[in-house]
Amino acid sequence: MSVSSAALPELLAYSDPELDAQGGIDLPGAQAAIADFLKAMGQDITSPHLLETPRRVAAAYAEMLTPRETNWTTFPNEEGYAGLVIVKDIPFHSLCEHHLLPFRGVAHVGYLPGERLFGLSKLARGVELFARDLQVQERLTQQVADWLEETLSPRGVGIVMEAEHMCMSLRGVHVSGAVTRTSVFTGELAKPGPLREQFPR
Ligand SMILES: Nc1nc2c(ncn2[C@@H]2O[C@H](COP(=O)(O)OP(=O)(O)OP(=O)(O)O)[C@@H](O)[C@H]2O)c(=O)[nH]1
Ligand SMILES: [Zn+2]
Repeated sequence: MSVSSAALPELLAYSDPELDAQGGIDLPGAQAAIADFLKAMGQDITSPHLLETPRRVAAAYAEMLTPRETNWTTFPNEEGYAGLVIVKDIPFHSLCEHHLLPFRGVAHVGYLPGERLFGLSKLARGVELFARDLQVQERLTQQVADWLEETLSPRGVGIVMEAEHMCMSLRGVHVSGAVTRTSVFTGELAKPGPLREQFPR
């Protein structure tokens, strides 16, 4: 049984126009569901301390699951730069699809340009684009690689992601600090060689 909406704080007063503009997320529904969830966890949702919590949690998850609008500008590679472009240590966080707990770490995103270049910030934005979803690290890594391939048609792509999963450290097996590394290398980076050495190992 869902909590009556009369018991919930007025949602619209807190709504974020950016989030409202994108479809797919039912914020009032999420808010009611979080209230139900807290109740099912034995929490007193009428306590003044928890009154705003369903609204905050719904908004927090909506934010974490909504990619930011981005203009994916590319530039012609006028000088014919043929070396590796790599942005290392891009911090990212995502949500594990099994437990809805965060995993966070760094991504190293590189490519061997063909005819087009990305502004460097777009490599970090590309990681964020796919990280704002319910994920497993393997799929996230592959999606970033596929996106770079499809957008730039480069000579090769290298994505390395290293992250700690809260579902492994805060619960379950309870191992803190274990780092999961995933990597995808394509094209001229598919075979080990000096260029691959530039990616953290
Ligand atoms: N391959 C992969 N597994 C993940 C990722 N994030 C979480 N997992 C794992 O997903 C698995 C879910 O396993 P289940 O056995 O169904 O769930 P569980 O009983 O909660 O598992 P435990 O964590 O071992 O307690 C766990 O082994 C998690 O460590 C990820 O990004 N990639
Ligand atoms: Zn998990």
